[in-house]
Amino acid sequence: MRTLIAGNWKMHGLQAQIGEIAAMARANAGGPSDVEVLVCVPATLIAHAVQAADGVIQIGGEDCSAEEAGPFTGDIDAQMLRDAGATSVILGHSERRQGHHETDATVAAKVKAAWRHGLATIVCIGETQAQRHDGNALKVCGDQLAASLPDIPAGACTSVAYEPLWAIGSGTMPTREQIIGVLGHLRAALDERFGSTSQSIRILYGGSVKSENALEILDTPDVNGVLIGGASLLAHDFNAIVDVARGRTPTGSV
Ligand SMILES: O=C[C@H](O)COP(=O)(O)O
Repeated sequence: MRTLIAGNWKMHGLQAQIGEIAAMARANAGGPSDVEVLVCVPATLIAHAVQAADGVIQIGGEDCSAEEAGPFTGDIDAQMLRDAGATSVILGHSERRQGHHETDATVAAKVKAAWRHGLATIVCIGETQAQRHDGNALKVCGDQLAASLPDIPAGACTSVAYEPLWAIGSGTMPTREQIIGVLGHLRAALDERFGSTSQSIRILYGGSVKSENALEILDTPDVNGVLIGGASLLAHDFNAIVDVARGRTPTGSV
């Protein structure tokens, strides 16, 4: 399984920032293929980003509707993302679960819609600080995984991103033992539910990932990649993390 280094621009980015995508692509052109690079951007930028990525890195969306085309003003469906050139979509991010009241069932319906149109999915789960404090992190994450990730049809592709809410954008990282605890629990659940298919499902860690901590995170058991917010906005920062994943000396943007 190739390591996935995925960025999430969230609600950041105008056309003026597309040069960052071009710089990410230039830095990755001709690189070894043991690392897959994906940047998920706002829907308004997907087509521009695909052009700038020049086929070197993949571009994804940050959400999609569970519905197909129809009377849903303001929504964007999976086919539209695919049509714009996206190959993947992030679903169930905590900022959507909290800010847009998305339930596990909503997320599962969106995942199915994405798969129908050939998009790979990154399904996000994670506990709040209070849930961890109460000793419920494993149960919360296990329950979210079970209810947000539908049975996987042949040909569908997904990753699961563990993002503790208290680590997102905070600069606070879980300990290595905490990451091992949750990811081991998730991998065991995936193995039990999906058997050998589980081996095609990457588990990502997300929350305050930077080039300075990327090596330690990527070296943690059961971590198959990272989902990066703030440090994915600038090519200099993002490329440094990709370089860490590739095991070479960071060169920053080119
Ligand atoms: O999707 C990305 C995560 O929310 C992590 O964001 P962050 O790297 O800014 O902490």
